[in-house]
Parts: sequence; structure tokens; C-alpha cells
Amino acid sequence: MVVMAELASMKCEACRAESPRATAEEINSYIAEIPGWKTVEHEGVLHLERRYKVKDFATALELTNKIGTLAEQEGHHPAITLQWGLVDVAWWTHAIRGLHRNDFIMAAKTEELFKALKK
Ligand SMILES: C[C@H](O)[C@H](O)[C@H]1CNC2=NC(N)=NC(=O)C2=N1
Repeated sequence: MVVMAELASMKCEACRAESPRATAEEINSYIAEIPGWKTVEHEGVLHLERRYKVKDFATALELTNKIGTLAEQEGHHPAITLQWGLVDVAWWTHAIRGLHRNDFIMAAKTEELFKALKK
């Protein structure tokens, strides 16, 4: 079992096309550690998604930029939609067209960025 704090402190390992997708069992145990996140299937590919509500556009932009910096540090990149007061974040692993433990690690790290925002 891996709890959210542990997930958040893990490094994203290089993900290659031959890396295995997370199994249904792994998905169930990781998702339990990141409340607010859900899996959503888009064109046959599972994504991990969460909507963050923040107080204004500047804060949404700040969170977006922090997630962008994290993505560059880890070499793993999300889809982000920025709107006034909202940041929609989706993690999945393009190389395997699905979810890898890396995506759960990144979601846990995203949670920490959100919690550290001045709200
Ligand atoms: C070469 C480079 O590391 C790869 O293209 C990385 C970049 N960021 C990535 N991000 C995500 N989410 N999935 C990938 O498969 C991926 N591949």
C-alpha cells in the first residue's frame, strides 16, 4: 500500500512504450490516496482528472505555471485547461495510451502544489 504522502515524494521514472499500464487493482489502490481525482476514458485511453477551484484568474494561472514547472522537472506532462477561477488537470501516459504509476505520482504532487497556494 502506498499513501498520498509517499506517492507525492516519489520520482517519476522514465516511461517508455513497453512500460506496463497500471492494473485495475493498482488503479483502485492509488486512486483511494488522491481524493478528488477520477479516472475518465477518452477515445479508449484512461486519464486521471481533477478540477481545481481557485479564487480568481491570477491564482488559476499561478497553479497552472507551478504544474508546468513540475512537469518539466519530472519529464511528464499533463493536459491543463485554464479558466477564470478554474484549472482542469489531466494526467495520463501518452507512450502507453493509459495510466502508469507515474500519473498517480504526478496527481499527488499536483495536490501538494494546490494545497500550498495562498487562497
Ligand atoms: C522524450 C520524453 O521524455 C517523452 O516524450 C515524455 C515526455 N512527457 C510525457 N508526458 C506524458 N504524460 N506521457 C508521456 O508519454 C511523455 N513522454
